[in-house]
Amino acid sequence: MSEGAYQCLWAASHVTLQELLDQEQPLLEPVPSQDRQSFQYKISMLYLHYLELLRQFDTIYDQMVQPQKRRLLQRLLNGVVGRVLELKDELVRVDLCETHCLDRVLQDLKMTPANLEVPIPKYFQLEQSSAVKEREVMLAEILSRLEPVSSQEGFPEMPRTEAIILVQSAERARQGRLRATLMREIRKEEERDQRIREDGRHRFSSDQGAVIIQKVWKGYQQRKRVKQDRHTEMEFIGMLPSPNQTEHMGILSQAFLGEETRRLRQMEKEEEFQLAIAKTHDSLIDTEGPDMREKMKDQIRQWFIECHALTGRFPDYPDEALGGSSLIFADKTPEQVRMDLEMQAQESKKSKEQEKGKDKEKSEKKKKKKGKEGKTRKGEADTMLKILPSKFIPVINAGHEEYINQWKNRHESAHPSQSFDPETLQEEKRKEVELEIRIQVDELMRQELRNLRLAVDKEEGRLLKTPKKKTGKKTGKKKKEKDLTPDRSVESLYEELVIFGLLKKSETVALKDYVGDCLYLGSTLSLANKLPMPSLFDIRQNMALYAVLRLGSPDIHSVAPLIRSILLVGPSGTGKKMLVQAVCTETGANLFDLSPDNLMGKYPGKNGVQMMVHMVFKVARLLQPSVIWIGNAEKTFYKKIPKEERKMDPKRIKKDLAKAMRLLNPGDRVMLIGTTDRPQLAEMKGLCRLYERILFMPRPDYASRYVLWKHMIEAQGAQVSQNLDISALSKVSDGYTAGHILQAIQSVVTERRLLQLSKRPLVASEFVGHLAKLDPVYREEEESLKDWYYKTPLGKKNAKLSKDQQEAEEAKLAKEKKKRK
Ligand SMILES: Nc1ncnc2c1ncn2[C@@H]1O[C@H](COP(=O)(O)OP(=O)(O)OP(=O)(O)O)[C@@H](O)[C@H]1O
Repeated sequence: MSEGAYQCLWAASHVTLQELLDQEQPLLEPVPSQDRQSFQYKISMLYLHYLELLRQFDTIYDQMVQPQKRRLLQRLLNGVVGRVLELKDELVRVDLCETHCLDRVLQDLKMTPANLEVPIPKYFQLEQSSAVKEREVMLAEILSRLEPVSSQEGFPEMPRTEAIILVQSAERARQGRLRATLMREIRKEEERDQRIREDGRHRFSSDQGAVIIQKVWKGYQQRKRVKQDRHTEMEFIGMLPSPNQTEHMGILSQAFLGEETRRLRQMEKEEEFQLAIAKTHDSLIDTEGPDMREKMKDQIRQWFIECHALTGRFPDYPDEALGGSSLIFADKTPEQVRMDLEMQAQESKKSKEQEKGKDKEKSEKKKKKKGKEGKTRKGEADTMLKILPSKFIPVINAGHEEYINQWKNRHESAHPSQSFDPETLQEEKRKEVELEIRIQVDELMRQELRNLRLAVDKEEGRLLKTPKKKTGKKTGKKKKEKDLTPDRSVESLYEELVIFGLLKKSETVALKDYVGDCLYLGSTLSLANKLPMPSLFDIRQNMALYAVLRLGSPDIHSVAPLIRSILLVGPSGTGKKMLVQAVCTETGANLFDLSPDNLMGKYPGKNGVQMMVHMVFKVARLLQPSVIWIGNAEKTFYKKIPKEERKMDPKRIKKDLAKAMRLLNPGDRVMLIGTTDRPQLAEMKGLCRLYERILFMPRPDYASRYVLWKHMIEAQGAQVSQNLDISALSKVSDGYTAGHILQAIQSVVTERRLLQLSKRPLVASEFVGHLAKLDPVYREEEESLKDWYYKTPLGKKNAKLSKDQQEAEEAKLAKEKKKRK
């Protein structure tokens, strides 16, 4: 696509954005809970539109070359991502469920399930900071130092004679098999000859012979023609991939090349822009700086004189924290400024006095308040649904306005090379330079004011500064974390964690490799009062929303609703570990492994655990983004520790972990992800308190199994031909997880089998035998996991909601019946 095309897309995105911003205001009005469905519908619409916008801004930001536009686009992109996250939270609050059936909304908006996919901004990976890359190198270097030991352990050496015997016996077996097949064929030939000799030859006339040959030939030809027609028909209706795949691939690679070229141009233009920033700054300081300085001084002096003439004394100089002298010229008269400053001083005095009094009253009031307000507010909140005010809308609004004022009506022919715009740059830099100079001028003028007071008013001891804002109190309330390793560098802590196996290299897995289709009949199921199970597609979207989008950008994390931890619950093989690794790959996060099995024998004792948790969280925070993974998360909260695991003491990190998690604030891009397949063994309260979100991962449904079979066979290097009935395979593999399916495929599609594919295509029956050897997820196991999930806080709320809704419906029906009578 050309620059013009991206420009058009940008303009179109802002038209949509304007429409969305207009729809935001009405949603802030509270809605009675009876209208839950229409409220949910409205939020879902907005959510889907923002998702679409996110996709567009991501494409434009990825390909636009002009550096100033890209800066604005990044702000807009982050704003839209943040809004999507906020709307997702709203959906959870309204639905009281982690997954939502948006099929009806999709249909109304004429969208496809592909529009539900949460796009991960490409810049997360492309613009990963150099620090992240350096860290990867550092980890690889430490691991390579450790490797020789493990590789020696992994492969025990075999004595030479033993190896020769092994090779010889394998070779003899091969020769034996060959000879046996040869002998079998010779024997068969002999038997056939003997049978012909015994039967005697059947004689055909020449006409009979001709008819037989014609029959066979015509049949063969017709079958061939029908097969060909069927193939072209299937190709035509898009049921088969077109034969010219190479052409298709060529077009794709050409497009990819084009995108890469634009990215290279982006870098060139960015470098140019960085140079220009430094140059403009210096030239502004040299050319306009002295004038600015003098003008400011004159203005401030004038203010001194006017104030003195009006009030009889010189004013107090505004504090630096309040913006220094810029406060004076914010369209206010000297009198107003003096009043403001005095008011501030008085207010701070008052508030001090009030605070003392308040402390006493507080405890009494608290008790009363809790009783009264708690009841009324709770009652209201229960009956009214309302969207929370957004923190990202102001950001989006500001970006939207900037686009309209600066870029919308600009004729691009003025900047054909897509270089930066010097005028805009100068304007921006002028403001910055003005601020810098003002700080210097303020320093000088403060001194001048002091001298003036001495000379004119003969005042000496008066305070020049207005009282400072209290900043320490609020932060002082929160407990500060003690640094247990103040004298150690991050690098040394990092190395220690790698050596102890607490920091691991994560496998490279993209989130899109977690394949799975969505639930197409979700709304129909919920209408029939059947709680739909989350599909694999839902799980992937939730991981993108809760983990990847939050960890990927510091700007988004610090403003978006905070989520510190996720628990993935599902039977073995449903891809829990894979998702953890995908989050690390997509965001470039460190992977810390705090699984109880991994901690066995490491950092013993109470102090040891404290130190270990401290080190993990310190490194995780300093080298963010980070993922802290706890496999078999139920073990940390065991109701009763099994005898064989007592030695491991799996619960020892429980307290320190909870403490460390509480200290994570917005902006600390650290996420705890727990995985478990037996959550029933853990105490519910503790587990649900530590993990803020719980995602239930059931076994895949038919649609997901279909795409899993297809994707995994292709990933193994085999082409899925018409001979392979994927539908049948999906049907018979009900109850098996993605892990099972992968195992079956790996045992069938071996290298040897791949070589035979041209002569002997794959068929469904080959997989069935291998699948049958594996244990599926039994209904009892799944039911017990479901039961557990319904006992979680969100599960309980959801159950209550559906019960209430059912009761309300029944009451309505009963009323209608009465009326009819
Ligand atoms: N949806 C999926 N798409 C592609 N591959 C998948 C999917 N789900 C699982 N897999 C594959 O299945 C295998 C098993 O997955 P994984 O080990 O992540 O499961 P798990 O739930 O963590 O299992 P366990 O509870 O036994 O540790 C992995 O190789 C993974 O790549």
